[in-house]
Amino acid sequence: MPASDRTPKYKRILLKLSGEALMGEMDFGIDPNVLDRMALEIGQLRGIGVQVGLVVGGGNLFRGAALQKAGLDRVTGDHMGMLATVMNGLAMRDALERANISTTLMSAIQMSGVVEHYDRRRSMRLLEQGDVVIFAAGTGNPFFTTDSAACLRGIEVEADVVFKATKVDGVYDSDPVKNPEAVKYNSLTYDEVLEKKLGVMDLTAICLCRDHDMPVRVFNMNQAGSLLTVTLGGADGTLIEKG
Ligand SMILES: Nc1ncnc2c1ncn2[C@@H]1O[C@H](COP(=O)(O)OP(=O)(O)OP(=O)(O)O)[C@@H](O)[C@H]1O
Ligand SMILES: O=c1ccn([C@@H]2O[C@H](COP(=O)(O)O)[C@@H](O)[C@H]2O)c(=O)[nH]1
Repeated sequence: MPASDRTPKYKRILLKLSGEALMGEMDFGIDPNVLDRMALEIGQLRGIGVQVGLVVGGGNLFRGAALQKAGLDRVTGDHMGMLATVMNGLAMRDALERANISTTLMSAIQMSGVVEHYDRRRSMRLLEQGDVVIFAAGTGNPFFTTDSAACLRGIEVEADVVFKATKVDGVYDSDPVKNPEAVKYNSLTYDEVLEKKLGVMDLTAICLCRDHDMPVRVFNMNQAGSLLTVTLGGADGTLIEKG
């Protein structure tokens, strides 16, 4: 059955794209092929009427914690990390608009003339009108991550679910990149993620979702079609929700 004949499980989603995954096979930066593929997949969701909010990470460019290890001041490093998410957001908007998908980019840090400032009510109106809305610059504050920003914006704009699209295909009992014996969970409660300290998402983000009952699905963004599958209600990856 074509996707357009199917009813999506979710009306409004908040999709968090890993910055690192935007590198594709490269060591740093943005692979335009990954951007184009993501634009295509997001276009499929718009085609079945799903409203899409997007948060893009910055790990392909800068992370504050890594810059601190290299000797920079942490807050300066975090500012650089947040600016990196704006660069990724600009690239993602460009790819979406080339695919004829109407897109608005908003930043939590004011950057007049480059990108508009985050406004919750305007972002909700734009989502209703069918724009993809990209929320850049994380929360606007140091010491946070874009996972927390994704959960925060998802809760604020009343999304039905947060999708964390990343390089691994779900949450495991230990980091599957480091441990080939790691075992995958199909579902977890927020408390299980917190108790087991499962590192796929930062714990602040999980606490926020637990406190506001926002389900999170973690899945592999490199698997073509996964985004559509999970939006239609498929069980790819791992679902984190209340018990
Ligand atoms: N228990 C776990 N289950 C799954 N993945 C885990 C786990 N612990 C650590 N990870 C790691 O978490 C990573 C997922 O995070 P991701 O790459 O999306 O990073 P991020 O910091 O959220 O995004 P960005 O790349 O934008 O900085 C995986 O690549 C995986 O190696
Ligand atoms: O609210 C936020 C969000 C992000 N940062 C900084 O940006 C980088 C990149 O984000 P990732 O989530 O790691 O992809 C992050 O490491 C922080 O340094 C921030 O300060 N505040």
